Amino acid sequence: MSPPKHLTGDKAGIEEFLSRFDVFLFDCDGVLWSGDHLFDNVAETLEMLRSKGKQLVFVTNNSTKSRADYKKKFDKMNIPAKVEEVFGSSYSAAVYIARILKLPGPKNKVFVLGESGVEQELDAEGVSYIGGTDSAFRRDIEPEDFTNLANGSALDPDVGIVLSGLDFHVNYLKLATAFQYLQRGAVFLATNTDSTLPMAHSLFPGAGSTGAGLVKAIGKEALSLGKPSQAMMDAVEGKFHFDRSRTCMVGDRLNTDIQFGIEGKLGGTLAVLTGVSKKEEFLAEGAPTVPMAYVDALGDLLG
Ligand SMILES: O=C(O)[C@H](O)[C@H](O)COP(=O)(O)O
Ligand SMILES: [Mg+2]
Repeated sequence: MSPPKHLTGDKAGIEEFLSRFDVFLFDCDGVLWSGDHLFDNVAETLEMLRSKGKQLVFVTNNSTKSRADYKKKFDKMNIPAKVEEVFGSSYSAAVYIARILKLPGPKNKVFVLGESGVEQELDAEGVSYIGGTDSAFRRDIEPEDFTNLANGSALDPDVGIVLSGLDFHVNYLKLATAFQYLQRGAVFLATNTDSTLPMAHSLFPGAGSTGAGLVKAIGKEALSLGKPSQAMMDAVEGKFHFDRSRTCMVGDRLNTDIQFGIEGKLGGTLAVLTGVSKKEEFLAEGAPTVPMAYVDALGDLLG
């Protein structure tokens, strides 16, 4: 395998690289921004790609926001984008539950560990749920909770799925409730399992970390519907109908974004060094996941 091409400062190399693709799948956190801090020249770079006739799709594992929320974020950051161009892990999970898993009613209700983005996308797919941002779960567990969870009186008999996403309000009561549903045979799904979340130019526990306690307790991994899951790639391709050989995945994380593109047999992958992964990780001898090319920051594509 040839070493990844460093495109920063290589105008001709950038031109040649961009000419290979008609579609760019863009990761968001760590590539476009860190939280609410937009990286330099992102809007200009996306505009340049659009001016070259490239199709852009925003494929994010951040399940805290819905597609509509992301549209608001793009607008707030003055980045021209359409809601139809966003494909987040909360949408991926909701589509999977509603259109693929399709558990027979009434046991198709979801217990959510996650934020509003998951709830909005489940609503959009007509999937009923409990938990999530419900303030009733934002309290300490009490002695009677153990009894009522154990005897099932505190459980909703229609819950057949536990969906674990990035939850900024995870606590023991929510974990204990989710665990009891899983013990009773609920299907275990995750929007994504990223270990860390790039925010404020630093790293914080990600969805995979806020859900790790449940995985440890129940003794099995959830089926993840976020990158690098190819269920997500199939869903994205099914919606946008692109030629995989003319499509490039752009991301900051090797074990989600770049792996997603490689396993999806896309025409190429481009790593961006403003998020989670460091170049040493993929330049090292025998590195398991190596992008086709990389830039120090997305804006470097302006040449
Ligand atoms: O923990 C998470 O959920 C992820 O770190 C985060 O949200 C990743 O978002 P992405 O980089 O896929 O836009
Ligand atoms: Mg990212």
